[in-house]
Amino acid sequence: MGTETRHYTLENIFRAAIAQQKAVAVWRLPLSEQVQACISLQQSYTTSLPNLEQSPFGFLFCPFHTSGQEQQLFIKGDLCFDATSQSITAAADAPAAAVEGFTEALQSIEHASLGWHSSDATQASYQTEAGFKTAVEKAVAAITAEEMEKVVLSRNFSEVVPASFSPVAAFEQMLQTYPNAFVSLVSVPGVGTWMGASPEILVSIDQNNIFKTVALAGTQPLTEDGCTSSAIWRQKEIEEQAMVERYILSCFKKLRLREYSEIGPRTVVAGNLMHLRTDFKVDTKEVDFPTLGTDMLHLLHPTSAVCGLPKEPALEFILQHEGYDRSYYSGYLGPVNSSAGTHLFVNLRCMQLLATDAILYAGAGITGESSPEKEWQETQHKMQTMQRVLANFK
Ligand SMILES: C=C(O[C@H]1C=CC=C(C(=O)O)[C@@H]1O)C(=O)O
Repeated sequence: MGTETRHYTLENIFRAAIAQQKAVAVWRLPLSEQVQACISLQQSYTTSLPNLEQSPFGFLFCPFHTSGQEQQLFIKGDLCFDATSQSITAAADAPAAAVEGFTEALQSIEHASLGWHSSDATQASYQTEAGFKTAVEKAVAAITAEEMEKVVLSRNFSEVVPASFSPVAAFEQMLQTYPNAFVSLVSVPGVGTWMGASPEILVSIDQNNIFKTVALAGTQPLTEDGCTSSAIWRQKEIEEQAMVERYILSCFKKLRLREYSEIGPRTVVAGNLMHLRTDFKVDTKEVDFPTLGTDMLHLLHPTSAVCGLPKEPALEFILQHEGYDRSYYSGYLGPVNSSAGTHLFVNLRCMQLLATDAILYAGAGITGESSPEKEWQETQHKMQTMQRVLANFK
């Protein structure tokens, strides 16, 4: 690894990546101060089913529907930026000429405009309020008819991006507003730009080989005093979250893993909302299971917190009735083999930046007790996470 002694800001790095047509990912883990970014100098970003343990350092960005039209992407960490030291480091196998080209571009970047990569895809489809509510009614009927136990239905919504909007300034504001979220900004040529503040770990393996995942579900607005202890949960939310928990346990069972710790469910805060969360932890060294991260990733995605239970009929229902393309919403993203380990999160509370509009996404878990109006309101509340970010620039 070679280290440049010059100092750069996150804005310099992001501007250079956009000007040089490179893929860039910027992130901050929950409750951490460290902001990191990686830039790929490769020609292609597509990847097959990820093998986390064998992977070089980089950033995974995968869609909800892995056999749909969007590709699974890997932004290889040819260049790694650390915002604290403001330094940039090149990977030993990074193409030397491209590293030089990028470093040169960084010197003259002050005057480049701060845009973002936009998607090559044709016009996005949108879900209407009536369409969403009809889909909820159909889902409740299918659940009552025992075709499935739970399905997560979602929708999207477009807002104009304010003229003064800057993705880097927005990212920096999100760091303050959402300290316990995984905050990210991903921009890939031809694919587009996404940002979000996710409350949900999918798979994480830290430097000590500790595996973690969570069962997150059940939503209510933040209580007036902001205290988790004053939350009161209805049976509907308790059952909805218990289903996610049961699914994770069934994955452990499939892998014949018996030694795990389970804490919860506890009430947690996510921006303007509260959820129920159970934390699962496994010491992969102690149980001698080095591939647990990859194995669980393949079994978990898409989890019953974004798809449903059982997985297959729920996925089928979503593809048939949701009425729009989720794209990378409710897929997963995060750093792989970084200095802090591998940390993949579900792509929730996110938006996609188009040239002049942003598409916001949100979903809600539907069970037999769901009411279309309440589920619609829940998606409205979830969308506020990104609406607040846009509103800062109005
Ligand atoms: C599907 C979303 O949230 C999931 C995560 C937490 C709570 C959820 C719920 O209460 O329905 C969802 O399962 C979303 O934010 O779009």
